[in-house]
Amino acid sequence: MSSLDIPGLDALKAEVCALHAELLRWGLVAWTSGNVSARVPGHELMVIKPSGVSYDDLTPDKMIVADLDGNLVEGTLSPSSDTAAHAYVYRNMPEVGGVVHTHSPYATAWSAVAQPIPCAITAMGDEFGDDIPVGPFALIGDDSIGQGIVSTLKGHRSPAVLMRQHGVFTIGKNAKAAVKAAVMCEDVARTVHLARQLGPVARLDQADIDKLYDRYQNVYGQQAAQQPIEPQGVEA
Ligand SMILES: O=C(CO)[C@@H](O)[C@H](O)COP(=O)(O)O
Repeated sequence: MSSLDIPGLDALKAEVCALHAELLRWGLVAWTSGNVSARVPGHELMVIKPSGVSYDDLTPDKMIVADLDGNLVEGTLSPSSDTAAHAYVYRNMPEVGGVVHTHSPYATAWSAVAQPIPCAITAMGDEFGDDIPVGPFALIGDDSIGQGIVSTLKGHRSPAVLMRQHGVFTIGKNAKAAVKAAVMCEDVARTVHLARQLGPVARLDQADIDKLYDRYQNVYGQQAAQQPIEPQGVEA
């Protein structure tokens, strides 16, 4: 149980912990790669997993609380290698409540060749509303990755970025939405890759992408439970 007097923090740790199992369930991670974090609503804090701990051994009490400069606030284990990157995203994109990182194989293959995934199928228009962009190469450990995520995704509809020669980072209104974006990113990365083996792949018309995105974000499913993040303006 958390020693911080923050209502809902224990539940958020349990949620972030449980979402790591989703990365395994959907085949997005190998061994201990990948991580999920969530902003602590109303506080300059985030919850993220510890570094390099087997997913089978993750428990809510092992989750780390860090501030939005990436400093450890609560937890006995070393924080995720990507803590500073996630923190940078929360600092610079106030609309974001969850961040996910994976090395899911098809999407990471696109990142390895630094090619955006063209918006060629309706599922991409729905979830991403555009091509899935490539972000810059950045070394792991400080907030360089975060800077690359923010500079690529700020003002972009896509909640996913392919960080060059590294892997996928996704954002969402909350951690579950960011996990969903990571699942969908891998799905479309595989489908568009397979399509390219069969022949040339054409991007959908922008007008159709706009209609698909609008319908999926505003009409599809149970709208009370589905709240997309609105792209915010690019920093001057
Ligand atoms: O991308 C990398 C390392 O290449 C890391 O993101 C790991 O994949 C996960 O690190 P931890 O969250 O376990 O520190």
